[in-house]
Amino acid sequence: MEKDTSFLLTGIKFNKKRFAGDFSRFKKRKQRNDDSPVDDLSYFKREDTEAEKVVVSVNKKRKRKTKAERVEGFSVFKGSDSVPVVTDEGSEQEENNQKELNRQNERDLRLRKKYGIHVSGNNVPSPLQSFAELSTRYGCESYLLHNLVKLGFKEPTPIQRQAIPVLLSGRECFAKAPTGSGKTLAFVYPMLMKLKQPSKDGIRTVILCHTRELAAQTTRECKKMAKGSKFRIKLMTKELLRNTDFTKLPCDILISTPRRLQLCICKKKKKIDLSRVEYLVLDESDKLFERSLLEQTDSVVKACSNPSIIRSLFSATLPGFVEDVARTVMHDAVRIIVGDKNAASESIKQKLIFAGSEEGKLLALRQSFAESLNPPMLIFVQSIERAEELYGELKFDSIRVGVIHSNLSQEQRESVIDDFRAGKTWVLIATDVLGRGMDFKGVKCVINYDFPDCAASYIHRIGRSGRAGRIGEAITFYTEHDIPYLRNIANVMTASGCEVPSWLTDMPKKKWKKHCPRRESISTKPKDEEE
Ligand SMILES: Nc1ncnc2c1ncn2[C@@H]1O[C@H](COP(=O)(O)OP(=O)(O)OP(=O)(O)O)[C@@H](O)[C@H]1O
Repeated sequence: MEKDTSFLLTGIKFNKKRFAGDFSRFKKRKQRNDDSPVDDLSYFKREDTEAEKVVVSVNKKRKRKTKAERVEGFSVFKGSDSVPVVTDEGSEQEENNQKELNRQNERDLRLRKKYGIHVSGNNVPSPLQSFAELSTRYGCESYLLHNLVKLGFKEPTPIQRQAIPVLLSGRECFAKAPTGSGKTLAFVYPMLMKLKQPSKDGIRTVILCHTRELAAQTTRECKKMAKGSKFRIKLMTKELLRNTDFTKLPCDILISTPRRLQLCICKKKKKIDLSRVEYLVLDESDKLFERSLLEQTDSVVKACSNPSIIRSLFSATLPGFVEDVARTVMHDAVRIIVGDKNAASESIKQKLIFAGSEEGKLLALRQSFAESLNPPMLIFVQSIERAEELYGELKFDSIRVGVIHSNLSQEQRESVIDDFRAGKTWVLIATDVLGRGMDFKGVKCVINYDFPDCAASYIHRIGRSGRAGRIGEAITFYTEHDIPYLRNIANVMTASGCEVPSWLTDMPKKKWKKHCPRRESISTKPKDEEE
């Protein structure tokens, strides 16, 4: 982790230059907000202006409030210098307004406390008490509410309670909430509400996901939530990239990996125009800002050059460098943290098992299958080679097993996922390609056959179980190689409310480098036969 952080600290410098365009856009936006009249025709300008009016009137009401009353005291956010003006009218009406505002603030605080929501920023909108408020407070269309009912969602999850009002009020945000806690709906739903009607005005929304599998899943979820509308929701597939004249593509919501979208931006012939994008979501944002995806993500962010764009960052892990990027780039953003910052989902029972050696791991795995195989189950390994090796070992056992990694073709990857979702395979061996974002509803158990390479990877991998409040189980094998890093996992376990033996928490702290040791191959063949 530390290594990543230091890299991305230099990345912050990098971003300042790279996002120079954004800075200038913000400047432009600020100027426009100051200078332009209220009657700007664009939808978002009108929204902004309404929001500003509300803020001004609220600020007037907040007579004796000072900067110190900003929620949780973050002073890093730009464009929020709305220190309330002290007026001396002192009318009864003003006092009543003030009382009502105080009551509202108390209600907000209570609700946030109840659901473990922590916010930073100025004038953070009240969290939702229920989905019904989407209609009473925001005039949500009935078909959207109906879709929630059809999906069986009765109550908003904590991240939905806070992120939806923030995005509906036209604010940018960066948010961290546990795995499986409904972040997808938290960003898709307000988008659908704000887009209101389908339009032929080019691409209006972009959602970036780090893998094709997650992009495909998000597209499906989006379509479910938008059922009954005529929104055009497109997944950037190879075919779309190859065969589409983007100047003629009506598209309300485009979902893509950064790589595919960057390819499209770079090919001038494709003429993709992202300058009208009104919403940009970076899902699994810390992954998108990692070295391997940073350049591609960056070019998408730049291409989305609409000065009124609303950007949001979501993940179950929010390292400092991502917060730094967010603060540098975003305008008057709200920071939302649900639960403990370094915790995994609390509904997962976490276990560490000392397997001694590589051979010991295979024995332990087979033994656990023999005792109680609780499918569907995911098994994570650290490399493609090891995924194939483990598959080679297990495919002749009497369990239905599949394997997925980035060396498979897209068709093969899709078919493996489909088989797992359909229950045709019970156990899926995967590299970290499947470690984040994927929502396999029934996964009861995740096994970290190979110790994860960082704490974030641990949190995301085990978060494939225990989703949407269900109980899950996570078993992590470790060998001598992994012992120096155990303490980091123990910290996550403690933060998630798991009992951890004291010898683990007493271990010395070890700076976490990307931990990917050379391991003996996975095989039950005697060593001399392998040669
Ligand atoms: N309000 C709700 N009530 C019940 N279930 C919900 C609600 N919102 C979303 N869900 C369900 O919760 C599951 C997890 O949602 P989602 O995939 O959005 O989680 P996430 O927070 O993005 O997880 P991750 O960090 O792993 O990507 C999904 O199956 C989704 O349908």
